[in-house]
Amino acid sequence: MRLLHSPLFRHIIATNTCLCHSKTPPNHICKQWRAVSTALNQHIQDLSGSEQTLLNKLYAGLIGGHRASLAESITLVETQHLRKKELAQVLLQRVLAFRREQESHNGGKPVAFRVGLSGPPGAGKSSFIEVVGKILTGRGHKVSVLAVDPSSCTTGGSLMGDKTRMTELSRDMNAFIRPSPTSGTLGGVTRTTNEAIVLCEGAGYDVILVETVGVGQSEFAVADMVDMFVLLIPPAGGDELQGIKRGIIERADLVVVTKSDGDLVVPARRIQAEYTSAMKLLRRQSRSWNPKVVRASSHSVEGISEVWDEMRSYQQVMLASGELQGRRRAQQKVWMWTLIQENVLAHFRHHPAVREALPQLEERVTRGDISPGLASDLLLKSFLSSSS
Ligand SMILES: Nc1nc2c(ncn2[C@@H]2O[C@H](COP(=O)(O)OP(=O)(O)OP(=O)(O)O)[C@@H](O)[C@H]2O)c(=O)[nH]1
Repeated sequence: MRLLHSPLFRHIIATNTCLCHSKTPPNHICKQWRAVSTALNQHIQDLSGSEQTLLNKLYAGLIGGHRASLAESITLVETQHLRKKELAQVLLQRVLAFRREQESHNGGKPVAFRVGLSGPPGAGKSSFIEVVGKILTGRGHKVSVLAVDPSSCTTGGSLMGDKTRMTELSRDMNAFIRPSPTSGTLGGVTRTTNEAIVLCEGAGYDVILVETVGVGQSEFAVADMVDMFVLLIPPAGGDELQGIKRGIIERADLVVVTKSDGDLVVPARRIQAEYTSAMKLLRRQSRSWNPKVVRASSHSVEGISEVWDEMRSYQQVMLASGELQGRRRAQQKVWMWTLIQENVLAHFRHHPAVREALPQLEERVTRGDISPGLASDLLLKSFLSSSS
């Protein structure tokens, strides 16, 4: 029996079709959805009884806001196991349908606010998240903190996960902290983080903080998955700040100069002034929001509430102008293409014809016998001729 006939899959179709009908969409939208459903049906074999039980249990627990179910669901999307990956997609599809329903009750607007936080090592990110997180849970928000650790992708080590971080927040029942997956490519980690965001939102978390350290490409990956991107800069000068890439400053919707307390207030003010004038010269990213540079201290808590107020006004302005929703739509496409690139490249690399020809061609390219362009053309040719 194919998945199409399984109760769970019928539920997915029913949930989506009913949402589809509730807005009386044009015929072609329904046709497209039917095509997607058929593709999903072909993609996933029928679920066994135990798989259905597992998914039903996870879904109910997740929607009920149980942290253990959320943690287990994220583990499912992080898995490398092929079958479990398929189960994760079925679960995600259900959670997405649930979220769309919530959004339709919210006037079509996203219910959760996704904020990316980045900065050089030691900038004070975890201290900042701990303090902001506690303030937010104190005000009745449910906060989840996800991490994207670039070092886990290259060395299998960790820039962020090894030490105990955010000890108080991790004990807070209205907070959920999930460290970065410990291995995989940046694309893989990005995918699972994107999916973890969806799961956290399904579990009722209305503020999602995605933290990364300002090394490699992870900052750009995070900027592409959030509503607002915040850069945290320590009040140090010279060399320490040179590591901050111009490209990422351009992506910042807000810059927070951290540790603005005691002797560090003076350098923090100087950095604030420098960044304020530098940012005036940068290309504007939004027509409704001007990025700001503010100072805060996690130790004295001075300025922290104001930072959150800035974040909220950003959210309100961007929602009102529709830019936030537009960003999310564009991000979905970027995310899809990143996954396509990664999958296609992996398929290419593992293809028998490519694997056979590769060592010799690499050797000839490094010797300078043939150009890299010719080698790639030849590889592509052998890939295509043996794929057709
Ligand atoms: N004076 C002062 N020090 C701070 C403040 N926030 C953090 N620090 C100190 O800065 C150091 C780094 O803080 P973390 O919060 O661990 O910084 P991080 O950016 O998360 O660091 P990584 O985990 O290495 O990426 C610690 O020694 C903190 O005590 C602050 O508001 N004022």
